[in-house]
Amino acid sequence: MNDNTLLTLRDRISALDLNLLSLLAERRALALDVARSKIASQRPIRDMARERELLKRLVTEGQKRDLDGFYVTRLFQMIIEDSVLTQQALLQLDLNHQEQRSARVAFLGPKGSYSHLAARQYGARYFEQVVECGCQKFSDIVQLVETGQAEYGILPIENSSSGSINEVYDLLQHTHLSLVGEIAIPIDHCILVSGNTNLERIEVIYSHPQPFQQCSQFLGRFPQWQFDYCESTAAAMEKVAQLNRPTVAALVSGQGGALYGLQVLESNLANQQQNITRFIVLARKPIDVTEQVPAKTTLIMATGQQSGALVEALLVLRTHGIVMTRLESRPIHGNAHEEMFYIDVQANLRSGKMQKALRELQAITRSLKVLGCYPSENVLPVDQE
Ligand SMILES: C=C(O[C@@H]1C=C(C(=O)O)C=C[C@H]1O)C(=O)O
Repeated sequence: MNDNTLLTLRDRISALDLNLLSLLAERRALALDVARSKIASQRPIRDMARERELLKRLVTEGQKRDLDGFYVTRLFQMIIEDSVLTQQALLQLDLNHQEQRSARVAFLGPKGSYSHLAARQYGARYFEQVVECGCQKFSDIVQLVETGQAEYGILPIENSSSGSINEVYDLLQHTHLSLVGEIAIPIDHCILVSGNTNLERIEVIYSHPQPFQQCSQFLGRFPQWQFDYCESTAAAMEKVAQLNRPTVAALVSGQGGALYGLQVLESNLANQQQNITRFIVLARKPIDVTEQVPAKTTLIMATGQQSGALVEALLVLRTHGIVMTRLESRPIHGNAHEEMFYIDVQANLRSGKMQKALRELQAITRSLKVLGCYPSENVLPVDQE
């Protein structure tokens, strides 16, 4: 194949990709119209039966066109997830009478950090314009929102492979801010380079200790590589972009690297395939969550020291059929013998069962605070039969 043929074929692919994008945008606009009709009809946002039927038909149609069923399913699950979350956001904005089109969002780190990606994802879903406020410490994020210099603060709370982020839990104990959202970001560590090179030519890899640790199996295949530890993955990207040499690379997020003009050489390098970080969104005022979307409520409570106090509290949840999705404990500052418990439940704060449970918990705990109720962003795909 000569170069001209290749260029022509690539032009056709590029044009076709633009058409795909237009179709995706058109589909999203239709989903928003569906959401508007659901505001009027009060129907739940998700309709599993419709999704199942839709996917089944697409798999069959895909097979007629020689497209593998697994590929078609994965692709459309992603499209449906976006559709559901976009609809959820519209209902939430409508319910909370949020007319504001732009917001200031505070997050940790310079551009390209995973927190930055989370902030962008949240901002894009809810606002037309986002003013990004990169901070140096978690406590600065909380402070910016508390003092009204930002409307929202994004904080990582847990990672599927390395666990809870204690510093963030501790900050939640002392703030009056409310939890108004959550975002799950898949962490995809990649080898990024500044130009034309290959794995054999690389001599030095820049990254933060966490990605080095999470990708140890892949890195073990290249004993000649020298590791250079940076204070953040964003700093690693900056370094590689600055050096601009074929012998250096960064082990960081592919998406973030695009902001530094870096290219992906290898992707999906973590030892553990599912590597997800969950972020929480903080704001000055709590929000109301429509019953048309799945909601989560986060509580923070201190129980007395008598034996079985925590069990008793959890039994209250069970009595009311409330599912707990997370339980975390942290020491209470200045009180060596007691613990503060953080509980995530799958329930809307306005529901009767949650209100009853809260009243009962109030009576048996030493302190109880609702950190917030927010739409759950965990859109589990429908099971395929
Ligand atoms: C668009 C709708 O809302 C949701 C999203 C769907 C989609 O994107 O295809 C399908 C069903 C619902 O879970 C709908 O109800 O039709």
